[in-house]
Amino acid sequence: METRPLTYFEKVWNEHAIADLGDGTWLLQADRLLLHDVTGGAIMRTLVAEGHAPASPSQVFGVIDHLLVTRPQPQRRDGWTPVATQMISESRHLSQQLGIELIDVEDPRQGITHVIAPELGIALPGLMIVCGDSHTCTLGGLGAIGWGIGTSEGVHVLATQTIAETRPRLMRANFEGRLRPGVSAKDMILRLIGEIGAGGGAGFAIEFAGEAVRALPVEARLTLCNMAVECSAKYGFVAPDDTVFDYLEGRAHAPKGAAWDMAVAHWRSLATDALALFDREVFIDVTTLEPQVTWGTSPQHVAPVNSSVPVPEEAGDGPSRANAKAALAYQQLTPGTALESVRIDVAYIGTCTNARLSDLRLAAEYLRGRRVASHVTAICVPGSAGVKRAAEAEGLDAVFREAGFEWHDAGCGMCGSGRGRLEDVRVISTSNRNFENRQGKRTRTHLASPLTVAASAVAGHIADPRKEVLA
Ligand SMILES: CC(C)[C@H](C(=O)O)[C@@H](O)C(=O)O
Ligand code: SF4
Repeated sequence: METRPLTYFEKVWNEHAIADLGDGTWLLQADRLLLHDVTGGAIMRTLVAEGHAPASPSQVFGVIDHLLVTRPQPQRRDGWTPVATQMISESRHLSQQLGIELIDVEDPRQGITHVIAPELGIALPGLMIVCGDSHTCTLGGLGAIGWGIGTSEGVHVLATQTIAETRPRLMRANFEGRLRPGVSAKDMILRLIGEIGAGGGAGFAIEFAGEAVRALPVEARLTLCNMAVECSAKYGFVAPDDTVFDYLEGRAHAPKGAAWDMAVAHWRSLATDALALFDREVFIDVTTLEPQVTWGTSPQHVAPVNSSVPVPEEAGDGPSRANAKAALAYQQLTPGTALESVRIDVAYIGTCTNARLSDLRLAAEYLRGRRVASHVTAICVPGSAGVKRAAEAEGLDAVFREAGFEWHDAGCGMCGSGRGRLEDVRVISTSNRNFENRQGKRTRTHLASPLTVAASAVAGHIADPRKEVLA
């Protein structure tokens, strides 16, 4: 037993450590393996081809999310590409053969893996959860340690329910102060990435901490952790507290009765000790934080919405200058242009970053009684069937539709790897990636919060949501 003060991550790591494999690598217990339609099939297929069987199928869940058409019926049912049809039927067939529960298209629990794992209590504090998907770090919002794995690692996990992992260094990102109205978790994480850079988290597990993080509801913490991987950190998390316990109690897969009370007591004991040391600490004062929007082709190309497209000649060293120039050329933007004057073609609300009920509520609150600009295609894709039902029960679908938004079924949609890609348009999007061609050929993506996307949809150009709301 280590007796020095420990961080949350170290405590969870130690509880899962089975064997020291040397060179900083450990064999760890994996509590959950999530298999989605893009990478899950190959994992199951390889397992079968290698003659193995799942070690613990009840700890494995299959999900269909990426390959779905999110446009409502009949496209939802008939619009699959032959490749999607083949991959989805392989997932169905193999998960049945291996005794793995599959949350399929028509299942009322269906949705994006990282949205439904918290909703169903499949993700819980202190668990190690792996999936062939880089945004598994989202689950850190509940205090789970989640990360993305490759196919051969997935086969190893499926066959043994263990994984070999190199112990990362530890960073604490402290967000101090209180957020101002119109500013949200998405702005916090974009700001952090702007500060430390898209590679700044490489080799680290990031603990998000500080007054502003403690004040965030669970869904906002999921947004924060979702983008840890966008600064190259494999893992990002918030140590769980009453906010998380209240959210999880009673969820389908959460422990019940006496087991729940024991679990909560244990989860509390995992909190980072007061004197624990981190390899790096970053401090961000949120009291002056503005809504953020990306201008370039990396999440680090970010600026306050009420500022201007930067002038590359004024940007740091040679490589970042060249990189900014190339980004501006791709994005068809002129240095010095006010971001708020940049005209958009598409406004997109969806993805595992920002398609939970609270995100939709924020956007709908802005859209009530307003209309999307006539040249803008506006799309809202709820993150899960559960989110969609809850939104409809509150009449949010009517608010979106009356404002001129398309109202879709749940799935990854037009995030990137999903179906229904866009082409040659400028998109303001609540997603997490703005690489070249990410949302389709020649798409020029600007990442922002749901509120900023709603305001921009109405204005027809990138817009500061606070102008109207606070006027
Ligand atoms: C398909 C999957 C491997 C991929 C990821 O890992 O992130 C996808 O979800 C994405 O966002 O591009
Ligand atoms: S919504 Fe986008 S980022 Fe999230 S898992 Fe799906 S494709 Fe990946």
